[in-house]
Amino acid sequence: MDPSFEVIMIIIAVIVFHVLIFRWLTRKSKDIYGKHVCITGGSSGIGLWVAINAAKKGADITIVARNIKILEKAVNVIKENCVRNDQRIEYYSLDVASGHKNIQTSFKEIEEKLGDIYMLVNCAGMAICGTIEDTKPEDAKFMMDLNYLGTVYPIQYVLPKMKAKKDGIIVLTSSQGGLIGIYGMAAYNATKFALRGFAEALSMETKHLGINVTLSLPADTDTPGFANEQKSKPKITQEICSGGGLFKPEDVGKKLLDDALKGNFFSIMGIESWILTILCVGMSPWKNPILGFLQCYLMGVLRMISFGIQWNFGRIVRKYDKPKEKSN
Ligand SMILES: NC(=O)C1=CN([C@@H]2O[C@H](COP(=O)(O)OP(=O)(O)OC[C@H]3O[C@@H](n4cnc5c(N)ncnc54)[C@H](OP(=O)(O)O)[C@@H]3O)[C@@H](O)[C@H]2O)C=CC1
Ligand SMILES: CCCCCCCCCCCCCCCC(=O)[C@@H](N)CO
Repeated sequence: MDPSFEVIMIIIAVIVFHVLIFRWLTRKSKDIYGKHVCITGGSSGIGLWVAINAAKKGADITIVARNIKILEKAVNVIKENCVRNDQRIEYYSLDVASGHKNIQTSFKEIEEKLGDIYMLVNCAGMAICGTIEDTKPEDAKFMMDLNYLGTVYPIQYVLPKMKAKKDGIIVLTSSQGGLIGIYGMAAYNATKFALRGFAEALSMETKHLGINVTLSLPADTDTPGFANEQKSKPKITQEICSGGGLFKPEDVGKKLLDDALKGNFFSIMGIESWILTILCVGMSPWKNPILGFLQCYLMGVLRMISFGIQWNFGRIVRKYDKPKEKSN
């Protein structure tokens, strides 16, 4: 090859890289001051902390969940964090696993109170753990209806208006368990993997229209939901998941909101989650060009480390999951 051709190519690559970094560093965050933010699962755990942080930023908020008493309590907590005199915090009792039609009518009512939804945060979700043969068919279906369809249907409601306005923010809450399948979590994993595929397509359908799509991938987070799932979680599952760390819902909720306003596709906390997400990145629209560049170099080394991690997972499984011995 002609050496001057090589030099030109390198110069072009360097220029493109700098333009990308400049665009990334000067990108504008979206603002939710005075806008309507609707949070499913906003009465507890991660969703509640998203609501508290949105209140601090001056948003009008509707939290959606089933239990009215808990919703009322949460509204009072959120109100303590308001920054505007006329800021409105409402709740709406709805089972997001109750099907497309019910969600459409309910969301219409939600918008009648506080106006069109500018930001939709889907946090309602649940994990029921157990090995595949121990998973009740109704639990597998329930988690798909709640975690997956309970996110898809609200998005289908808000999307047409957001597209028409060429503005808006949508958050889907998956999990680190939406990147790797884990012993004792198969049915749950499937619902969270599904959300990732959906979010990637959603991002591709809406990016050119100025809509932010964020996929939150929390590791274990210390919430009422987590305390509850621990009761039924196999020991093996607990030990494998503990490798991802245990986070505070206040930190996860704040990070989720900040990432969504910035338009980051992934919202992640903790070094273990970063490593796992880079390993599983596939062709996700990870927008940070500096990280994208770094990933090109890190991927091979991390894959090498992952063999060790996988070996360790196998060791944990073999430690507890011994074949039943014949009793004479
Ligand atoms: N905590 C963790 O370790 C992790 C959690 N996640 C995900 O984050 C999300 C939030 O979890 P977390 O904060 O721990 O959960 P919590 O159990 O603390 O809160 C769940 C919220 O969702 C609501 N909810 C549950 N079922 C329904 C339903 N059918 N319809 C409407 N609302 C519902 C609950 O209210 P109510 O029961 O009154 O309806 C509550 O407000 C979930 O999607 C979870 O899968 C992901 C990774 C890790
Ligand atoms: C140095 C390399 C580090 C890589 C280690 C990888 C460890 C695997 C962590 C898997 C965590 C899965 C958490 C799922 C949480 C969840 O979704 C439930 N709590 C639902 O509520």
